[in-house]
Amino acid sequence: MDTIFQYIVCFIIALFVAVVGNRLVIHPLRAYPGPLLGRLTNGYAGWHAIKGDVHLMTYRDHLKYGPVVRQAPNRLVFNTLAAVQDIYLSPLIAKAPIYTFTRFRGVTPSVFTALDKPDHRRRRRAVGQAISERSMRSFEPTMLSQIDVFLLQLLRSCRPNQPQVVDMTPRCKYLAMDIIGHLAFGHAFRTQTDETLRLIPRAFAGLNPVVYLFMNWPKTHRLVDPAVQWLLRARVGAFRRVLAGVVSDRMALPRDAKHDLYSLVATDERVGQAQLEGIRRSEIWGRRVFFLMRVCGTTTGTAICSVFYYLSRYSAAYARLASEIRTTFSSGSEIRQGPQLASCKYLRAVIDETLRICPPTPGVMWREKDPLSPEPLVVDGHVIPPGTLVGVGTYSLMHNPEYFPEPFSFRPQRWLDGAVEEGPKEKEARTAMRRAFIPFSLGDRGCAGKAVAYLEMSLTVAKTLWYFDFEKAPAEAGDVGSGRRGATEGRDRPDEYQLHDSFMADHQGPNLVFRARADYWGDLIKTSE
Ligand code: HEM
Repeated sequence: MDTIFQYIVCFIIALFVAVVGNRLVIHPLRAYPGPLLGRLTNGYAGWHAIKGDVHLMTYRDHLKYGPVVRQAPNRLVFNTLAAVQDIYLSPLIAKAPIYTFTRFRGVTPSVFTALDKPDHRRRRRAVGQAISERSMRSFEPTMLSQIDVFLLQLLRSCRPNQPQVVDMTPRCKYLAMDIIGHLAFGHAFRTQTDETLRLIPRAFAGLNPVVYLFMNWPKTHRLVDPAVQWLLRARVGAFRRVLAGVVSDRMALPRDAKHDLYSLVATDERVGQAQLEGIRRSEIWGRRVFFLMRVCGTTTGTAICSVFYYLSRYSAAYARLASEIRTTFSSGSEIRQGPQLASCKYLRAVIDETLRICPPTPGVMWREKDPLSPEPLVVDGHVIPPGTLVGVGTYSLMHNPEYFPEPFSFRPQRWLDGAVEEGPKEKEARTAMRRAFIPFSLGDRGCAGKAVAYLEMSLTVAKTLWYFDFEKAPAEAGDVGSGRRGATEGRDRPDEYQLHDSFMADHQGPNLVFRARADYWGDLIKTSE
């Protein structure tokens, strides 16, 4: 018995030595610097995925180890503009297989998770129709009606002597979810006003951290996924029933009854199945729409919430933006897509600065060399061995002082052209800054919904500033969502909105207090009637 035990111990030690030896001495990435734990195991990133601070871990690792870090045995993360170009704009690159973990029940891919390039192109074309700028013109009235619901909720919080504190995280999440519900399903989820319908955003909030753990530490999937499925079986069942009900309600209506993803794709189907290149209607519904709600709703909600956070902290930015909105428009109903909104340059600068300082997907968008491409992949001068995942940390790059001086200061004016007289050096720096702005990622796997996101953010922020003044809530309530002095590194900046990185960020607060401006609210009530 003793001998068998000794054999087992020896075997485990030998295995351990072999794995460690391989990863540190023989592995093709052995020469790259990085944290010892990260070079040995995906557990390093997995642990930070559980903590929700992969973005901070990446930022810190770059400070310590330089612009290229071996963050996991088979992963290299970069922090340079050259790497952005070489990775996200390269035709040799494909999305990393770890994205399959983000699939709903692991089955058929969506536009977001499709790995095969021709398959992805088909899916992207179909989704692209629903969220193109042209299509948004027809969708704008629906979007505006949801923003009015949001504004009316804020109005309700304005009590003359005792204003209510509004927690912006749920407000912005529900707004974004309701808008995307209309865009995808033509369905009014009414999460803004009806507590019972908040099942879907809650399901996403629970799901994202688990999926992120699998993406960072794939081996945990086998062990953890069955347990998660079992623990969440009741919720998943309820979630699927809601989704199935919504799908069948929409399919019962005529195709053109609403301006949504279904109506656009269904029109294509009428032209012929061949043009849809094999994508079935039910498949489009189940996968794409689920994806749209999860990715598009969550990210835009975060972006809007973050804008409110920074405006409530930076009074000069607040004053300048309020003045721009209030002098450009003469009524709340005038605020809509068009040249007037486009002329609000400071609004765009505030949004861009928020997306830079607080990116809704703050981690690393992992890619690998397309397995079908024969050429070697070279990133920022490094020849990348096959099987290596490469990426750039979104938060890290957009806090790299080489491209963004004073990266932790909220400075919308950095986005305004011609603010100061520029020589060739300054112009070069400005070009580099713009190219390092990657909240939507880049290339053919970059965000397809950028136009929707900008429209939604611009309308919501502009309309809120038209009808209201706001400030952070008094006392401790006002600090919710901020960093805290003495907290762990990266969580200790009091004026930084804290993101919990679960691929799509989660957050708390800000808690704000709103005051209705004069009697403009009468116009708001009239519009919503
Ligand atoms: C501020 C809000 C948003 C941000 C910051 C954002 C960011 C991103 C990022 C970084 C990606 C690439 C993900 C990756 O490579 O893993 C992405 C993909 C995507 N986003 Fe967004 N997004 C936002 C809003 C939206 C909205 C509102 C929609 C749709 C209405 C949308 C549709 C998509 C689609 C379809 C993809 C997949 C593209 C592909 O793989 O071809 N996004 N988004």
